[in-house]
Parts: sequence; C-alpha cells; structure tokens
Amino acid sequence: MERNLVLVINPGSTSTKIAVYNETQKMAQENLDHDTQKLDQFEKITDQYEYRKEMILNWMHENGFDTHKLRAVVGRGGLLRPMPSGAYKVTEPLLKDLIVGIQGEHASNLGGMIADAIAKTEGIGAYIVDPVAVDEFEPLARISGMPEIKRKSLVHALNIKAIAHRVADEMGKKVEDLNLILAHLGGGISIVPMKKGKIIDANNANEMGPFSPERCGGLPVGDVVKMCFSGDYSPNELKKKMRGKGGMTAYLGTNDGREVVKQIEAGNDKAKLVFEAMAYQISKEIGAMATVIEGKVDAVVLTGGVAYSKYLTDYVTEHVSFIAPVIIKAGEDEMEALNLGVLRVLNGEETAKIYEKEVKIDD
Ligand SMILES: Nc1ncnc2c1ncn2[C@@H]1O[C@H](COP(=O)(O)OP(=O)(O)O)[C@@H](O)[C@H]1O
Ligand SMILES: CCCC(=O)OP(=O)(O)O
Repeated sequence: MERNLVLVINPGSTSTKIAVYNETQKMAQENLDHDTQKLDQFEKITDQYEYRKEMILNWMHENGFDTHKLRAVVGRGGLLRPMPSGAYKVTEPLLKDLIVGIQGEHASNLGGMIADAIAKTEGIGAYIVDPVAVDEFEPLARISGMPEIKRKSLVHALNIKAIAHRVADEMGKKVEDLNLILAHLGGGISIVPMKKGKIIDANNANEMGPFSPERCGGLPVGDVVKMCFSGDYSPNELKKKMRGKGGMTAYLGTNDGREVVKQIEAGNDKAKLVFEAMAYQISKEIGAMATVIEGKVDAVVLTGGVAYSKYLTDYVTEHVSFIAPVIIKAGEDEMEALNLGVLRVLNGEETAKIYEKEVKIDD
C-alpha cells in the first residue's frame, strides 16, 4: 500500500483540529470543539491524551483514511524548553519534556505525544513545527522585575509566523522587510511585536496579557498571593482558575465566543461588558507592543478564532488603528503550516531539527 498521506493534529485549549494531506492537497479537515464541562472532567491536560487520540483515530476511520497510508504524522508542539523556530523530529527527550510539561501544561503538549503514538504504530516519523516554546526574545524582554522569575516566550508561534508570511506576501514584501504587531485571539491570546520576522516579545498566552476565552491573563499579584494562601483552593483549583476556567469562561460560563456574541445580541449586558473588557485589554496590549518597535508598525494583524467576531474586531480596530492599518485574518493557517513544515523535511528541502541538539538539557 502506498504511503502518501500526512496526518496533521492540532490540539488547542478549546478544540482539536485534524486534517489529512496528500502532498499540498488537503483531503479533509475537521475541527472538533470541546466544551468547558467536558474538559473539566480531566484533572490534568495530559489526562485528555486517550480521549483526544481516540477522537482522532475514530475520525480517520469514519472518513476512510487508513493509517497504513500515512507517511508521517505532525502535531502542534507544546511547552518545551525555549527553542529556535523550525520543524523537529519527535525524539525521546522531546517526548519526555512534553509528558512532564517541562514549561507547564497546555493542550499543545498532546500534539507531539499523539503524533508520536500513531507514528510508532506505523513505523513512520512524527514531527512538530514551530511549537509554542519558540523563543526569539531580545534580552530586555526577559526581565520581569523579580530576579527569580524570567519572562517566558510562550506564544502561538505557528500561526503567528504563518499569518505574517501570508500578510507579507499580500503586501508584495518579505517578513524580514516588515515590522508587525500580531494578535492571535484563540482560546488563549498572544500579542507580539514581530521585528523583521522575529517574535521579539510576547505577553505569554498562558499567564499574562489580556484575559481570553478560557484564561485569566495578568492579575494584580498581591491578590493572587492572598488567594494562594487563603486555604480556600487547592493548587489544581487555582491552576484551573488561571487556565481552562478563567477569563470569559469564569464570568459567563462558556469558552465559546460565538455563544457570547449571541448573548450580547439578545440584550445580555453582562456578556457585553465582559466581551468588551476582553477587547479593551487586547487593544491595550497591542498599544504596549507597538512601543517595543518604537511605533514603526507596518500593520496590526488580528488572527485566531475570536477574530471572526466583527463585534470584537470593530472595537479593537477603533482603538488601535491610530498605530497602523489593521488587517483581519480570522481563523488560522496552522494546519497548512504544519503540513508544509513536514513536507519540506520529507521532500529533502530541509533537515528536521533534533531537539536535544538545539536546547540545553541540564537534568
Ligand atoms: N464567529 C466567532 N465569533 C466569536 N468567537 C469565535 C467565532 N468563531 C470562533 N470563535 C472562538 O474562537 C476561539 C477558538 O479560537 P481558535 O483560534 O480556534 O483557538 P484554539 O486553537 O485555542 O482552540 C473559541 O473561543 C471560539 O468560540
Ligand atoms: C501557550 C500558547 C498557546 C495557546 O495558548 O494555544 P491555545 O489558544 O490553542 O490554547
């Protein structure tokens, strides 16, 4: 049987996206949304491994894709050690860091883990491309204000880089010729200044910046310390309040922006206040990141699922268009970027990076 297909697996905090490609042709894609109640049944994100893997294998089976026809599996890469951008082979040290969550828990850790499991049963390669741990920060961006704590680059690097290339193409330029502010508005939110193709700062989508559909964003730190020592919450409850059950979900009980827009249209004032507060915080972060590149911004780009909401993009555009023209690229180019990343390796145009050679593993 000819092995000519690539399986692309993209676990996000609110969804699992799956696609099958034959070379550059997408044969099928499915976006499986996960509601807050379902994900809440799992204590840790790695506990979702079997649930999401079975969903993917069932989808393949139901859509007539035989795993024996796969030539590679590529997954979204997770919270690994700070690393250069690129396509990586899933090796044992990389897998180990995904499983332990070396920089924390996130759904994207499951991408490489599930890709590896499916690839191993077929004796083929598993890969990740531009994981959320891609780190191109400049030295100033790493200083937090407390020496024990470093600012981290945890960012939607895959989509941000893919969308930046798309915008540059449409402008007849290369990313290296541009300064952009890109805001990925998904289950988590990343806002970055991109200087000549490099993500030189970012809010850290897991813990800082605007609140998001499922995360609390940056908080007044004194109040957080009080909560931690109140005895009212276990460490796991607090983690869930930060990620998974934070932000829009905490106020409105849903991680689904479409549902919130419907509530606003039905006259729900609380939904309006919270959704606008998210748009307000997004706008403020874009303003802050514009200072990093001294206001020399060619465009502000809004991408990710929440950028489908005209209500939200209108609000943000009104508040930030004084900085630069606002371009809306709703949704993501992640599936395409994962497939193209692995094709460059399979077709010999690029050599897959080896994690343990690119990062310092000191334990
Ligand atoms: N038309 C829309 N209006 C508002 N929010 C939307 C719309 N479409 C998708 N979303 C929201 O976008 C978020 C998912 O974005 P996505 O980039 O797919 O993130 P992730 O990969 O983190 O799951 C969810 O909160 C979803 O409800
Ligand atoms: C940690 C950055 C990646 C991220 O937040 O992704 P999702 O929006 O898919 O959860």
